[in-house]
Amino acid sequence: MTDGTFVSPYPVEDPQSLAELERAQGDLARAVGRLVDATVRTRQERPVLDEVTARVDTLVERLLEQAQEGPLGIETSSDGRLRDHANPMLGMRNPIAPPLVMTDDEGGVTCTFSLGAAYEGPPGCVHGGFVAAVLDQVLGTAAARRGVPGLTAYLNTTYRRPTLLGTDLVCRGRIDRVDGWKIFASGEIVDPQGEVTAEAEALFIVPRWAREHLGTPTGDAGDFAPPAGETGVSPTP
Ligand SMILES: CCCCCCCC/C=C\CCCCCCCC(=O)SCCNC(=O)CCNC(=O)[C@H](O)C(C)(C)COP(=O)(O)OP(=O)(O)OC[C@H]1O[C@@H](n2cnc3c(N)ncnc32)[C@H](O)[C@@H]1OP(=O)(O)O
Repeated sequence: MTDGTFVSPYPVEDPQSLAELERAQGDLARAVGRLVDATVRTRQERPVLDEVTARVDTLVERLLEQAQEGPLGIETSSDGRLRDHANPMLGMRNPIAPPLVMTDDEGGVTCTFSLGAAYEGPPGCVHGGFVAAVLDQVLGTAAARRGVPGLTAYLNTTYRRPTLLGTDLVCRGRIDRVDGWKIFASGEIVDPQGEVTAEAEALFIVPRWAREHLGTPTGDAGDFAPPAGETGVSPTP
């Protein structure tokens, strides 16, 4: 959803100012992302660590002087699309988002990414939970491309070989089958040698509470009849 699959029903008052704010939020997230990486890898001694900790605490206080109470949820972006900026996989405002960059292709969605020291599980390898998180996001995005924003009902992940940190990885996701509000998807992560490191089969379901806003599926191809009096959520043209 972060890449703006859905048009927002709420107009933005001043898109240009919002775009500038988004740029600054993105810059902050990237800087803090480097801080996270440096925090994991630094070999500095105690006095330097103490000094940096004090400085970081001061910066945290500064940011919290004006901050959202609780999580961000979904917001309308400067381009008029709905985005979840806090998403830990591709959220523009989240420093731990790798970030995953998605491109649409004929069969679904392709994402190229690389994960650093902050994502380490077994030595030199991506933590299995993050491997699953990447697959969840990519398969979920492929499912959402049908205009159906589903939640993961299950994600069955098979780890075939270690997924290495610091390598250029590709994750592909595709829809296998649509059955009403249920979207069955599958995908895999492939390493630079072309070997599949992990693969997953998943089911995404449009939750009951969201169905009334989306209308009724009119077939198994992701077509919707909007509910009476509503335009529904518009998928990407
Ligand atoms: C204005 C609209 C806005 C919408 C916004 C939506 C947000 C989407 C956002 C962004 C998309 C981009 C991609 C994101 C990627 C990352 C995704 C995640 O990380 S998701 C977080 C982890 N997942 C959860 O927290 C789910 C927790 N579970 C639930 O909420 C429910 O169990 C849910 C939604 C999965 C289903 O519950 P029910 O009450 O809505 O639907 P019931 O009626 O129970 O089931 C419908 C059908 O599905 C089957 N079903 C349900 N669960 C199943 C399961 N685990 N396995 C197999 N079938 C299952 C049922 O048997 C039923 O089938 P029969 O229609 O009778 O044929």
